[in-house]
Amino acid sequence: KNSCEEKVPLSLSELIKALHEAFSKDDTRIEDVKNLMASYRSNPAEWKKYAKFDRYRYTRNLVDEGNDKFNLMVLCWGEGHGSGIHDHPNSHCVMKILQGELCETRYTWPVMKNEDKETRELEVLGKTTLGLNEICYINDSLGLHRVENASNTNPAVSLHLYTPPFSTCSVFNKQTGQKTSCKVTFWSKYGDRRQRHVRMLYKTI
Ligand SMILES: O=C(O)CCSS
Ligand SMILES: [Fe+2]
Repeated sequence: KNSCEEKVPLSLSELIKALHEAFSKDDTRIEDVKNLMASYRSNPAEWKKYAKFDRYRYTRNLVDEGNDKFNLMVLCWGEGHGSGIHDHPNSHCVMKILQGELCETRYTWPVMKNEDKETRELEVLGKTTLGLNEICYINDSLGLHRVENASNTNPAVSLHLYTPPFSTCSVFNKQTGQKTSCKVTFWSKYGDRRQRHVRMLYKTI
């Protein structure tokens, strides 16, 4: 097909299908995954069924379990909601803005201070504000990060892909660098919150 043909943007279901195809190979390139996530044009009609907000903290809503190769989820950030400083254990993280804006701050990993137990304050590596349809990529070799909705008037929604999926990560204290492990769970799955039997304690991250 000729190269100048305008690539029709994918719908959310076509994005999910393309992600499954990309991960069906055993040599999936994260660049291809990032390009697929970047090629999706946010259409609220396609993701609003997953967009469930909580008054007090951001929610994680599972969209697709990616054949255990990846997890795709919609995160909903009320005004002022933010994550803690966290890692992505042995995982790639691609995040895309579906609505509003999110601010990502990257930090160094904790370093020991002259051999004694104590660690020093985490250093800020950089801050980025992400707007509609923009993506950001991180993995542990690039550092830690915190994501927050700095707006006090607009909610924000983001689409996250983690590969491989993880259910526990670490949260870090900015001043001391001390880390604590944290179980991450879902506020809803496949647009449905009624799963009493599996609803685990909703831990903060
Ligand atoms: O709760 C999470 O998965 C962290 C959101 S920033 S990647
Ligand atoms: Fe993250």
